Amino acid sequence: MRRVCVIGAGSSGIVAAKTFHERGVPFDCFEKGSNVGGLWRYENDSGASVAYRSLHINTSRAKMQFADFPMPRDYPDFPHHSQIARYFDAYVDHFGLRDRITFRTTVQRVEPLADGTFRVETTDATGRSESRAYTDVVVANGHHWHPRVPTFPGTFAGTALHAGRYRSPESFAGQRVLVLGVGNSGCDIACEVSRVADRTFLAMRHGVHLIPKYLFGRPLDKLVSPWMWRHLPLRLQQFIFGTALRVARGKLKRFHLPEPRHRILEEHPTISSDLLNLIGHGRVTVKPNIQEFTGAADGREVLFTDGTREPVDAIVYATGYDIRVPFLAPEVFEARDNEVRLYKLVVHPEHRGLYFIGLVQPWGAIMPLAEEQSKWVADLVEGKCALPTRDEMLTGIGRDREAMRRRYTASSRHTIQVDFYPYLDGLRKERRRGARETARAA
Ligand SMILES: NC(=O)C1=CN([C@@H]2O[C@H](COP(=O)(O)OP(=O)(O)OC[C@H]3O[C@@H](n4cnc5c(N)ncnc54)[C@H](OP(=O)(O)O)[C@@H]3O)[C@@H](O)[C@H]2O)C=CC1
Repeated sequence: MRRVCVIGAGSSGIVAAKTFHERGVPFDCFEKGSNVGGLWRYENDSGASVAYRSLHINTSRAKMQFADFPMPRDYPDFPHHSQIARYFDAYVDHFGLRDRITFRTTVQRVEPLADGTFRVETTDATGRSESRAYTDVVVANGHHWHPRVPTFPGTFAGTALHAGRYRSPESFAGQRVLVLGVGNSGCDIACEVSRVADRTFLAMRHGVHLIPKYLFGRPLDKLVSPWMWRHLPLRLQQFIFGTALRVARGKLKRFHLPEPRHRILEEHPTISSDLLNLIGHGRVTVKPNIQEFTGAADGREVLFTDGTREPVDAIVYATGYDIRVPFLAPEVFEARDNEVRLYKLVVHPEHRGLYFIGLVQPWGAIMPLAEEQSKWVADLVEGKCALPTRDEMLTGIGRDREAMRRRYTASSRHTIQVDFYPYLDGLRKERRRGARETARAA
């Protein structure tokens, strides 16, 4: 008799739980905080939400919702985090999952046993520990919570915080603020802070193809058809997309932003409709990377790689996140430099029964991918679908990683990068292949 442990009740954990629930597969779901939604629950008492107060998602509502539970029609194209959290609340209530989740319970350790099962140790809110046995474990603990903070020569005497701890701009009023990193957090935070700060600097180690939320009046992800993502050669996609962007936005040089060294679609998208305006208003000043903290200006001077210097009161490191699964021993799973070795970014090739949901970063939203991953994992748990051999999985992992390495620029933010539709299709194909193999063996 199989019994599954789902770890986490964020957007990935709840869809996994829902899939097991509707298929009648026995499972427990443990959530550290007292509610569902993970990152999307502002100030989550799990401590695992990095959402800032003004956060709106940058993939459109139609592209992030679960297939069998549309978002309310009166939601805007790009909902606020509070609306997304409400949507997840409605999802668990609609599918009768709330009672199936054990809240305020932390998974401390997952230990694979010699017989192929797992021992899971938990601690509840009263500090009481428990140990249970499972045939399968689904890890859905999120990958945007452990800050990646770079170091530079010298010491900075001002305020320094990672974007994951940033909530709102008020405390930066009147200050000189440096935001480092030109991902989506860096752009959002620099724009917001610049409205109250004395000066705002946005520093980056390379240029990006800054993409607006709307192109020609439509949310970007609704403008480009799934057919195009699936079937057009990459070079043609790049030509069409790049041309549309140049027409709509103009050259980045015009805004003192460095021209990217890579082509469009070769990086995780940085989406902002505000940044260019705020640069144009003189509210945000673009800088290259930090070289060192010189110690001048009471320990607040920053020397940039172009030789310019600025005294700043605060630095926000919007430099991304490290993948961490603290309840697995490093010999079981460790994402050194964010590299993971999972078949289709889901299945642990050495420990059958250990699965990861939502450990992907798409051009698009994670939720529909987590939904498809959950269906595949449920098939595997139910024995409806066979996996390739260990060696075949290892070969597949190497092949997929190499393809993404060629496709995207080298960066620890691209180690779990996938193309939304090809990845989705790949999961479906693998499900069909595994089901055929099971049927043949029966
Ligand atoms: N509105 C929304 O929906 C939002 C979504 N997000 C999502 O959350 C995830 C995390 O985003 P984010 O927090 O921006 O992190 P990212 O990892 O996406 O971006 C980090 C940025 O910091 C840079 N960086 C990293 N290390 C250094 C360093 N040592 N020196 C200088 N620069 C450095 C990276 O450059 P390099 O590329 O060279 O590594 C990159 O520009 C993404 O999936 C993003 O799309 C985030 C914010 C808002």
